Amino acid sequence: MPKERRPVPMGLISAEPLHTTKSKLKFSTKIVMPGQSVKIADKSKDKKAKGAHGVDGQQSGMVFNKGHGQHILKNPLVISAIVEKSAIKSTDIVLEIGPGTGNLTEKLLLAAKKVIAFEIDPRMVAELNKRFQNSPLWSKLEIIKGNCLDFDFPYFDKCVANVPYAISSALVFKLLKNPTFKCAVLMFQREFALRCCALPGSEAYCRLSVNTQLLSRCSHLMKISKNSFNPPPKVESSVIRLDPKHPPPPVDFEEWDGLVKLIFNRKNKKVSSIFRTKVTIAHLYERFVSYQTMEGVAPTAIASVDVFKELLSSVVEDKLFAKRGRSLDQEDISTMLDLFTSKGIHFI
Ligand SMILES: C[S@@+](CC[C@H](N)C(=O)[O-])C[C@H]1O[C@@H](n2cnc3c(N)ncnc32)[C@H](O)[C@@H]1O
Repeated sequence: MPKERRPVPMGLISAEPLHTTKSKLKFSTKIVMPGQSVKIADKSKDKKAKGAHGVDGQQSGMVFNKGHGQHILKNPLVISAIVEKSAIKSTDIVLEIGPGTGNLTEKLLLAAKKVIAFEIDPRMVAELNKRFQNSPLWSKLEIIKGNCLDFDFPYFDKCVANVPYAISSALVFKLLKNPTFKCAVLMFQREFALRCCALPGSEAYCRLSVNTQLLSRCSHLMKISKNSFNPPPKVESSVIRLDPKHPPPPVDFEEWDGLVKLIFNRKNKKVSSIFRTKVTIAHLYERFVSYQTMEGVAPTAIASVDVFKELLSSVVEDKLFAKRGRSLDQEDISTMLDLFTSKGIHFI
């Protein structure tokens, strides 16, 4: 069995894959002391390992599909930390998006009652079958083939996933708009993660922050380095936790988002000035007319655009609208929305 000695930087925790038998793939995890080197067993040429699915896809020679955001988590310490932070109970049903070759899935299966995993790539589904079908964990795993965004999610308690970054936003809102679950612990591109959790007044605070925090409590759990993945992504990553609000806030999300979009397109401007621009007035007047029509108001009785402008001005003269979008908190936005809707002004 060929072995190699590699020097490891002082104080680092080595997390190299140790490929064992056909379906059991393990990692060696050792604290390396200053000046020490670590032995890394390389069984890639071992006959027994031939044909085995690699924990990071290397053994099977799989070419990763960048379009599917395939960056396999290869660092067992990160995987353990994600599972630990998820505080999974033995009675929990876990939803995993994009199990890939199953490194995180395996730990989730050990902790949970059941794992329901959506995987878009049939090659990954084949890897998962190979990895788990002869294992006692198999009975706890349900793999759903396809794009997770095309399905209604089944009941689950927790969602834990190293998310394909291209679907980050769509996934967050798909989850939070149907908040029957307890929490989600999700790996995202660092920038996206920080925007979800950003507070009013901070640089990263934006429409995504406002909307995520309307529907959940959001906390940044840990930063993950590029080297924890194979292949390493170009961007940094972070794990965050979302605890959906129970019960959900009593707002029409689409109306809320329409207002937030208008404000945060120009978050450094005073909110009142946004509602004085021609384009915003024209857009809101069009919405106003269609609502009035739907409510059965005769066309001749619908307010003219000039009357509508006065109505709009009467709302935005409230001192709340002297603030800039970047500093508005949830309560401010909620009050603004109430003021608008009480006057029949809508955003969708
Ligand atoms: C970042 S990798 C994570 C793999 C694995 N969970 C891990 O941590 O090693 C993302 C995985 O999601 C899958 N995927 C990408 N888009 C998807 C979608 N829309 N629905 C379901 N799975 C998807 C990819 O094929 C890939 O296996």
